[in-house]
Amino acid sequence: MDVFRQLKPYFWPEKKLFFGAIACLAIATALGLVYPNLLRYLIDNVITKKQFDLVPRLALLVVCVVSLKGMFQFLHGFCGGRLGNRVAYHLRNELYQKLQYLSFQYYDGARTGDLMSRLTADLEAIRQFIGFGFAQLLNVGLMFVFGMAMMFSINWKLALLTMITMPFLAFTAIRFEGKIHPAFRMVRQSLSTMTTAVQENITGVRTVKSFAREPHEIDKFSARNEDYKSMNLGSASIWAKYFPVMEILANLSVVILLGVGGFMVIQDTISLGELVACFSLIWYIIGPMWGLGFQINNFTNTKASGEKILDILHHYVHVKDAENAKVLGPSDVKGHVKFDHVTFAYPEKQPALYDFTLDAPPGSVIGLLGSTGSGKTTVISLLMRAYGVKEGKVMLDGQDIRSLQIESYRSQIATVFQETFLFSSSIRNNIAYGVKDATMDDIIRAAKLAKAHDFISELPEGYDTVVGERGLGLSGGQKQRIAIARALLKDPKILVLDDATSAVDMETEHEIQAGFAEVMKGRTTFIIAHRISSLKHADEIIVLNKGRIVQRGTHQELLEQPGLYRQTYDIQYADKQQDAVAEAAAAAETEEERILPSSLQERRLAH
Ligand SMILES: Nc1ncnc2c1ncn2[C@@H]1O[C@H](COP(=O)(O)OP(=O)(O)OP(=O)(O)O)[C@@H](O)[C@H]1O
Repeated sequence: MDVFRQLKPYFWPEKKLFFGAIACLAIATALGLVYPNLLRYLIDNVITKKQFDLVPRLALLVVCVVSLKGMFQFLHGFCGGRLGNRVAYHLRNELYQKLQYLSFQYYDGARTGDLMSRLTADLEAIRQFIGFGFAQLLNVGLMFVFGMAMMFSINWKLALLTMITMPFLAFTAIRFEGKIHPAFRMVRQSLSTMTTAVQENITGVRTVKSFAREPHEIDKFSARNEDYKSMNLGSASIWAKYFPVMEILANLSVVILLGVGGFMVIQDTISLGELVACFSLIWYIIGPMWGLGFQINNFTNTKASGEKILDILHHYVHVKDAENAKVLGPSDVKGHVKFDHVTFAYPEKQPALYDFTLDAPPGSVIGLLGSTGSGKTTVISLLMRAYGVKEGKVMLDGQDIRSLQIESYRSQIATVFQETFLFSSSIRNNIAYGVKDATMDDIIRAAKLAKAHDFISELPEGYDTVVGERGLGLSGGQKQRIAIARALLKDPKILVLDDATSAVDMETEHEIQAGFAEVMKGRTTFIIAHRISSLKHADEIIVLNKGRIVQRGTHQELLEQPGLYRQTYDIQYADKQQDAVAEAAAAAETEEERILPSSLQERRLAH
């Protein structure tokens, strides 16, 4: 019940609906108990005593009871539906809000499918249970108690005899639910594996076709389909085994009731009307017994769903605003970034960065170079305050970034990531994502600077072209250029380009960087790149290796000293140097030909 106590803040404000739904269902159930009594009266006082003039009145009473019961059932559905939906609505909003503020650390370990199922299936379970399930659980108890009380009041001996099979029925029902529930879970799991196979096959169709793996994919799917079929057959066989037993046990008590009751009627111990009343009351007892397992399971499942939802709602946010955190306005920020002896490790890992120190005055350009896994992105993550720094500090304009309000701090930074994410919306909206009231002129200006305007204009719907969640229909370079336009539009004090031009050709990269030079005047820029050409104009280039700074300086300074930078330069420019040597040699030969007399040339050819 602890879970429901913790969920109380969500359904308690709707307590009128909550109690309304329970009360309406209880009244509808109580009204249902009027039928057996009416039947008893009809048989004992009307039919047996041949007082047929009472029939119209009784009929009218039945109509009234039926209408009232219907009305209360409707009210129960109305209140329960509203209650469930309102609770689910509040929870959904709160969950989504929490997901926005959960730290990067949480997402490092989270699985998308799991989060999606918490927001859909688990929330739906709670909606159903709080709206209807809880009232039904209480109602089952009420039906049992009312039914038993009435039967015992009619004839306790008959009631007791009829109850003989009930414990067996309850036991079988609980066992059945215990078996069918895991079977259903496996069916659901198997279905989800099958759908994953279909989804992966469709998204990865290019890879499948290019490796000619269609037969393998067909076999993979067939195996999963086979598994799904056998899971379904397994659950069907559980149904087939338990249902007849439950049916027999339930009907056995009816047989006992009719047999013993009929005998008692003949013996004149009870009236015929009482027997008929008991016959209709017995279903009030069989019903709850039959559904006992289901109700227990429903309750435990909802509890598990509630736990999963509360786990998100109560999850610790690793990076959050300090008390009295300073809110930064755009005019407060100059863009002076400092890393002061920062050492950082991801949870349960060796440090990804050791004693990292950096001073980036406003408007400077800092380049970060290093092999994969050397810690470049980690520097940027710490700058964005994606993770909390415990050793050393990161500062903006002399203030520790932990003392600044996160939202206002991050809004000073625009990042273009290595992997471009575009929302399934128009290109215009994608570019304007970081700015609330961007005008079309602003958007076009940013797109021009990112060298994206020309290709966008060539699209049939231009800036209104809707791109898919993975930017379908656009090349890698085009997606990157949209992401760059998005960052430039934000007009940030700090710009971060995390391998942002890796997917564009050298020529476009050069053009984009010329655009950057124009727009980034007076702004601090961090460039992570594998290409020396992207970094060579930086004011300071930091070379990282396994989390440590191994070299730092300008392009020229680093070229003049042996080390990783020179090696990278040599590898990247080796072809160019060879080309240049070849070109020089060819030019020299042509020159020689021009100068040498023809006799000498002939002699050389003869050689
Ligand atoms: N979210 C994370 N959780 C745990 N470990 C991480 C995480 N991100 C990076 N690492 C680890 O930290 C180290 C540095 O990674 P980082 O991404 O900073 O390298 P990088 O230089 O940017 O590499 P690349 O050029 O491949 O992007 C690596 O060993 C990596 O495995």
